[in-house]
Amino acid sequence: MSSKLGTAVVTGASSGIGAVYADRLGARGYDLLLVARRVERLEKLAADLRSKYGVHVEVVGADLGKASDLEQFADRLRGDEHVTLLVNNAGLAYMTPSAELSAAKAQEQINVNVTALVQLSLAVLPRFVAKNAGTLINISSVLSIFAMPLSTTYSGTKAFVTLFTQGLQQEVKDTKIRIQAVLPASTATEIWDVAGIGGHGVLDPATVMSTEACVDAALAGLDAGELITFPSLEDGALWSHLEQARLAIPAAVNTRIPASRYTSRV
Ligand SMILES: NC(=O)C1=CN([C@@H]2O[C@H](COP(=O)(O)OP(=O)(O)OC[C@H]3O[C@@H](n4cnc5c(N)ncnc54)[C@H](OP(=O)(O)O)[C@@H]3O)[C@@H](O)[C@H]2O)C=CC1
Ligand SMILES: CC(=O)[C@H](N)C(=O)O
Repeated sequence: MSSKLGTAVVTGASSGIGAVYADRLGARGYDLLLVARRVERLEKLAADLRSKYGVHVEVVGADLGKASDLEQFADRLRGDEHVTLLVNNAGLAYMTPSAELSAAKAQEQINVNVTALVQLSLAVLPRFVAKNAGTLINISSVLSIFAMPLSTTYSGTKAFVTLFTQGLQQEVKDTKIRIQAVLPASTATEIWDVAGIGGHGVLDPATVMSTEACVDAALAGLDAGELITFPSLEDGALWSHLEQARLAIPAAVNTRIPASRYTSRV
């Protein structure tokens, strides 16, 4: 029998933050559809979650950076009426100065972090809108609001995720659809091995959150109706101030008149 809550899809569930989302959503009673490239890991997690929570768990092996796999998985989501929640979590970072970053590695980050996230969001949204229900969680990063010298392309992809998610939130603001962007700071996962900086062990442990703490805080933010959740930001006013300043810009620039500093002669 399928869960009354429907199916939660978690991309990149084979490790890190995605694996904890799968666990927590299984604990809440969702059936699960887990996708990543490392199928053996997904199968192991699926067996564990079935026995712990008695939910139905399906595993799909796909490279979401590859157009054909992505299209096939997006079709699968479009055609699955049980899907009620999507966590767009799959992602990767190459922490490399841009002059040393290959075009292929830049594109791979864009394909997974941006293209896959957009295509999968668009695959579930029409049904969410038709049903006036559904939950979309996009995993961005605190690096979506600033770039470090090593994170230029990665930060660019995550800036896209945050703004894309904020746009979607405006589109569904009068509906019962929930859309959340999660902006974690440093979290202890394998992303740091892929990043090429020697794993998260090189970071100051006092700055690195556990995956469990990150996901539990993010889900508490979702339950509280937050649109943007920074799992580790104690002073929420910092974000409110930034948003207030950002949102004042559109009215301030739509004037037809060049700013006086560009027209006044000395
Ligand atoms: N850890 C951190 O400090 C932070 C992480 N984030 C974000 O959290 C998300 C999860 O990352 P995290 O848990 O840290 O890192 P992990 O490396 O542990 O997890 C990344 C997941 O993405 C999947 N993935 C990567 N490339 C592909 C691909 N081509 N096709 C399908 N799946 C893919 C991986 O699966 P597989 O390799 O099996 O395909 C893996 O399951 C990312 O979006 C990341 O940007 C945000 C802020 C901070
Ligand atoms: C590799 C990173 O920098 C990290 N994933 C982040 O988004 O902060």
